[in-house]
Amino acid sequence: MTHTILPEMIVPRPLSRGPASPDPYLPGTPGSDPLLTVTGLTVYRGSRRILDDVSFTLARGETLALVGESGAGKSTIASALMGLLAGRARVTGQAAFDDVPDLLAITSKGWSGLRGQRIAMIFQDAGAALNPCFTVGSQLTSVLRRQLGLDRATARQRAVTLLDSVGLNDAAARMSAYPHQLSGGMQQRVMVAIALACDPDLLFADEPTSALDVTIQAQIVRLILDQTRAKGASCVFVLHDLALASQTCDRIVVLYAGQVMESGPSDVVLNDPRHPYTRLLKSCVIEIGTHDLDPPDGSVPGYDDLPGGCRFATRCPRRLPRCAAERPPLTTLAGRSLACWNPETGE
Ligand SMILES: Nc1ncnc2c1ncn2[C@@H]1O[C@H](COP(=O)(O)OP(=O)(O)OP(=O)(O)O)[C@@H](O)[C@H]1O
Repeated sequence: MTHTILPEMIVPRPLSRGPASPDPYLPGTPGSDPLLTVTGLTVYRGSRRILDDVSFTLARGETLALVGESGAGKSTIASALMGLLAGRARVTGQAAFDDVPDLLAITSKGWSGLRGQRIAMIFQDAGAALNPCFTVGSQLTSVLRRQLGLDRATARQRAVTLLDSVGLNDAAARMSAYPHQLSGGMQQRVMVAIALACDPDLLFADEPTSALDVTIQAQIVRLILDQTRAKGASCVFVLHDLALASQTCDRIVVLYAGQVMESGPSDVVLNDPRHPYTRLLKSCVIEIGTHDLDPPDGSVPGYDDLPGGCRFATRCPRRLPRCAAERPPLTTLAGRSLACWNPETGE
């Protein structure tokens, strides 16, 4: 897996808040203002443990990236936290959100007033998420009327303002366009407008640019970040790309086969990765003008064939005899959380 960082993909983010603090990812850490605290999130599909004891905390106004290879469980985390897991799945753990003690315990009725209002999601493919039979305007105004109880005229006015704020030129005229009449980038802008319509506290963006041309991707990532920051909301981005994540988000959670390997401030994790897997991911990032690096050996094991301890043990260049048998706990090291029996020393 290799990634190329294009200059236009570099989105400035606020400077990190000083030197590495005590680990803000371990639940219960004092000093942060947590909006979402996920503790021990585990998802079973049959006997397969798709997510294994995932824990992290997201502070108010913070942007966090879930990063990892395909199948690592990134989308499953977002879906589980929004009560949208498809198919048969058993979920354990806890996810405290603002004044809601546990999102994982909410029944379908309990989501009313929460999903779409206080927690919203931007999906991978706006073209598939938007209803092809209704105009952009009617889809946006129906959200505003249903969720906020606005009358028709106020909802229309607000919809035009929202479309304008997400960069859709000639917003009033676009209201009567059908999704297929818009480009992929414009469709994703409409999705951002719909997701932000009710001023949510928390936004999930599940690979929101994967269906878009690479030149448009940075614009949409920038738009989502600008909009969420302007509203003081928090955002969880699901991304494949460690480089893009580190350039755009305050913090990173690195996942491998359903387990958290390392998490912490983006600059700390990318500049000085201590988990062998994070270092492996970083080695796959190439920058324009540099030579390509050797691709990493091995591949992610299947969920039916996982070691009982650290799931990365089968592929890890620093594995010890205990690694495959004994799961390393998430502990604090050099300003980040780390689950590793034999971490890298500083670079
Ligand atoms: N509805 C489902 N039924 C059964 N297994 C599923 C279902 N959805 C996801 N999985 C499995 O859960 C694991 C994690 O999938 P998930 O989509 O969360 O990973 P991901 O990191 O988001 O991957 P990608 O980057 O490719 O989207 C995979 O092994 C996947 O096959």
